[in-house]
Amino acid sequence: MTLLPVAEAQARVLALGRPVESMEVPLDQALGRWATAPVIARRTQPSADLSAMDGYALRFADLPGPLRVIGESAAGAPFSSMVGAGEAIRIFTGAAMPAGADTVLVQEEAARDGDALTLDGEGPAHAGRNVRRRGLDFAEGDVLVEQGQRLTPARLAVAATGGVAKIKVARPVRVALAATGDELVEPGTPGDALPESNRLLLRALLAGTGVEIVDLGILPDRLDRLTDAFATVDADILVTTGGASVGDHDLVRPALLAAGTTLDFWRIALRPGKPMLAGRRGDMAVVGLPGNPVSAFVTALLFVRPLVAHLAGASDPFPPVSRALLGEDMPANNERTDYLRAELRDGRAFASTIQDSSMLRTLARSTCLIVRDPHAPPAHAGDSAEILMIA
Ligand SMILES: Nc1nc2c(c(=O)[nH]1)N[C@H]1C(S)=C(S)[C@@H](COP(=O)(O)OP(=O)(O)OC[C@H]3O[C@@H](n4cnc5c(N)ncnc54)[C@H](O)[C@@H]3O)O[C@H]1N2
Ligand code: MOO
Repeated sequence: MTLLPVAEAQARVLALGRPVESMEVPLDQALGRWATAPVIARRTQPSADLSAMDGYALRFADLPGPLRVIGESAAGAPFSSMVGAGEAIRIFTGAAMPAGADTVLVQEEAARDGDALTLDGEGPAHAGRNVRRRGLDFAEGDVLVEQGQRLTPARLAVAATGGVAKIKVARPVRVALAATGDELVEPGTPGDALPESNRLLLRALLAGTGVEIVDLGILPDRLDRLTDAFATVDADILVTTGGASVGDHDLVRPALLAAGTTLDFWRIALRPGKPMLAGRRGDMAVVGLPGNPVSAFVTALLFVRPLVAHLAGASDPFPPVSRALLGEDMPANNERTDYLRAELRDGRAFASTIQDSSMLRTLARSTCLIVRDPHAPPAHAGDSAEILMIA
């Protein structure tokens, strides 16, 4: 059996979706979504030369004084006339520099007696010290956020400062979630039956990306019920978990086919997550995740969240890869890319001893996944390794 390499599977999953239309939203509704058009500054920031400190605005050439204080400029209340030779004005952080002055003397280095001002310290090193020039941050017309970038708190703040009130993002991507398995019950159900956790996991992984979740609940291991649910769902993406393997009760694949899904691939060279499948029904992308919770987590991270980001206009939809040193030696890898649950401590990644894909407590303790390429040779403590941060 040939298994699809992870990168190829990722590209094929992205190609299954149909990008969704854009809409304009107020900035406070855009967090975590992606800009579907560049955000352009409508004003220059700062819009005038401003003082960066509390002190006195003056002409550098006039130092060390004495100077005469002739007025004041506060943020929002500028000094309206000119500072001439031998003159200074009291100024505060964020206040407009008056015409004629070129430098700010900080108040800690000034001695003042009534209107008389003298230098009391080293003073500014050069003309222009402690002045923020007009346009220091950005100029009208500058691109503040590029198309396809994620809208982080800082990007929303810079857009607001640029005089932008609404931003173009994708409309919410509709993601239908279905868990499958006769053994599963809703969390909180008394008794020993297995609480269903994959929908919660997926919902949480997608939170903050602007998705709209269509909850199909827990579906039983019955071909007719699964087929019916998959045939009638209306979403941009259908995500199922469980029933993806080869057992007699693994009915997701036949049900998806019976519901009119065209299968693109089944089984990836990936651990955990091998039995993942992907396809399309009409315009809806379909991703069938394995039921084991850790496998569902890893495949959601590598395939589902990137697909949502891609449909929502992300230019870089995949989780960012970083590097750490290995905490311990690692054996050679086989043909599947391995994502090992690990803890990052002082820049070193320590893999958990048991890497069973059912073990949620191990996943919950982990802060990163160590990525091991197919057929990677043995690695040693202290070697640099690729990691994905997960907490
Ligand atoms: N003979 C073979 N058996 C298996 C293979 C194989 O290649 N040959 N692959 C194994 C691998 S790898 C995986 S991963 C699993 C995935 O199987 P399924 O997708 O069919 O998952 P299920 O059998 O439905 O469930 C597996 C496990 O996870 C529990 N589960 C399922 N859904 C949930 C949920 N929503 N919340 C919590 N727990 C869930 C389920 O009870 C099972 O214990 O197959 C291997 N088998
Ligand atoms: O792909 Mo499975 O997740 O190795 O147990």
